[in-house]
Amino acid sequence: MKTYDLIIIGGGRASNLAKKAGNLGKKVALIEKSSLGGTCANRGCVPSKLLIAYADVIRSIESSQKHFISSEIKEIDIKKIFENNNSFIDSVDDSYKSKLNENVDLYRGIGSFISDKVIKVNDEKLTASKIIIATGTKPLKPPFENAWTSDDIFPLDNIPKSITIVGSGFIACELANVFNALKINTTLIVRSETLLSSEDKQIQEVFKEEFSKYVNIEFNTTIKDAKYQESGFTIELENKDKSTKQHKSQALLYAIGRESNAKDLKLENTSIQVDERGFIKRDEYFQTNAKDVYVVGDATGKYMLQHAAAYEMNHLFKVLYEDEKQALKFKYMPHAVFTHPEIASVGLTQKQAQEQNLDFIASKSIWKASAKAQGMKIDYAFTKFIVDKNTYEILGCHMIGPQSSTMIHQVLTLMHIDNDIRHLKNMLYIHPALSEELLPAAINAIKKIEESNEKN
Ligand SMILES: Cc1cc2nc3c(=O)[nH]c(=O)nc-3n(C[C@H](O)[C@H](O)[C@H](O)COP(=O)(O)OP(=O)(O)OC[C@H]3O[C@@H](n4cnc5c(N)ncnc54)[C@H](O)[C@@H]3O)c2cc1C
Ligand SMILES: NC(=O)c1ccc[n+]([C@@H]2O[C@H](COP(=O)([O-])OP(=O)(O)OC[C@H]3O[C@@H](n4cnc5c(N)ncnc54)[C@H](O)[C@@H]3O)[C@@H](O)[C@H]2O)c1
Repeated sequence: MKTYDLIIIGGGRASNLAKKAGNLGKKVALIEKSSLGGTCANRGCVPSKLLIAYADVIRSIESSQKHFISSEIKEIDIKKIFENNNSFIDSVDDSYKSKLNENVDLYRGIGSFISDKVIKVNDEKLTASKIIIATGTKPLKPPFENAWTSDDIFPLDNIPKSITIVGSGFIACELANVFNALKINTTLIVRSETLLSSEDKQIQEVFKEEFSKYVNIEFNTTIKDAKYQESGFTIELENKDKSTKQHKSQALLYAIGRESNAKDLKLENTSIQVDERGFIKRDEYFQTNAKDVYVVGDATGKYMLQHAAAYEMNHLFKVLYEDEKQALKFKYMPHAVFTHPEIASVGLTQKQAQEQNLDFIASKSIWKASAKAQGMKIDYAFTKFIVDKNTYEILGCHMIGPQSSTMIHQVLTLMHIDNDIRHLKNMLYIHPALSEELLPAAINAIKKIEESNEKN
């Protein structure tokens, strides 16, 4: 049996942990069953956002008429676009591998537990004083044969002429936007009446209205049956009112959520426990029920965001090797949905604030103050603040509009350092930058607080 200082199972974001521990001189075993870099780099955030960048250019050209510029897209070379994306994916494993120093032994295979402290990979047994589980998640399996998940399009060699996507979350909406922009005949199948149901209600409503202008969406619809032949799928759609219709599509992709990879770990041989969804339980220092065995990132099923995984892993490194005594407490968790329109959000929605019986105001401010916003010639973009009426603390901020994912960072900085919305009113803005939109939004929220406090 080989003995290490640290064993890491799962070489996604945790490759970085292996690298850092190796640089410290620790003997590390990194076990990865697939390509280093994990979901985000190989089949998630990065390749999807590279595709979204093409979609953004197309959307921009297509909307030129509202700027009194007529333009025409002569050709979209989707073959080149996907070749480019595929070649990025091809480069990921080598790029991650090249960053590991000689202290890191890389094992290619499925890691599993023989006992709390003994790991099996291929035919080898390994042990270490510390073990980290960072095994991420996988897409829920589609109910029909030959249907895809997002894993099947990264890389994508046979580009379909038409695609039907099932789901209404982040992945379904981001991918429907891409395929539709690339002029691949795209249909989104949504079982309810809402898209992105975890967003604030007002954001959901505007998103639905705008997104439906581009993408063909069948709401209140499920797939009753899907038969695959060489030319593609013949799909029977069923509406909530029980009416059915036939729909043909070359490709069928399910984006209905993700599940834990814990089954492969043979946790039944250990004292490590999982929750009712199969995700691994831990304490506030990331430790599982087994001493010195830790779990981080998507494997906990908590946030399923790369920035959350990265933040947790940095903190765990400090706990293990830099004598960090504080537990990591996320004060807030931001996210963005890179669709058209773009959404960014942090903290509580209005509904959540109501459910928690908080004393708050909600304010909605349309982006129209700055010349930069006016120049974009859109009328739907807005910022919504949920603010504590007594402390002026920002409880939530939600944006929909171009560059929302960038704009929200100003709010995040404030929330991180000294969370008081009055700073946004008092600070100096560059005129007429898009960020200046936060000034009237903050003034509006503060006015609402003062009016409400005057009434009481
Ligand atoms: C299409 C898509 C788009 C996304 N876009 C975004 C985005 O824009 N922004 C964002 O913040 N997040 C995004 N995410 C989520 C993001 O990819 C994840 O939050 C992130 O990858 C989590 O990192 P992780 O290291 O915890 O897990 P992973 O990256 O999933 O890494 C886990 C690794 O463990 C390996 N593994 C699993 N079990 C074993 C085993 N038993 N033995 C050996 N190896 C094993 C896997 O092969 C994998 O490489 C997206 C996800 C998808 C699917
Ligand atoms: N921009 C980003 O940060 C980004 C982008 C993509 C993915 N992600 C991460 O990946 C995770 C997974 O994404 P996802 O879109 O697969 O999951 P999700 O949980 O966001 O959405 C799944 C959707 O599928 C619907 N659904 C579930 N079962 C269904 C069924 N049988 N038929 C029809 N619809 C069904 C649900 O109602 C839900 O709306 C996200 O939670 C997110 O954390 C993040």
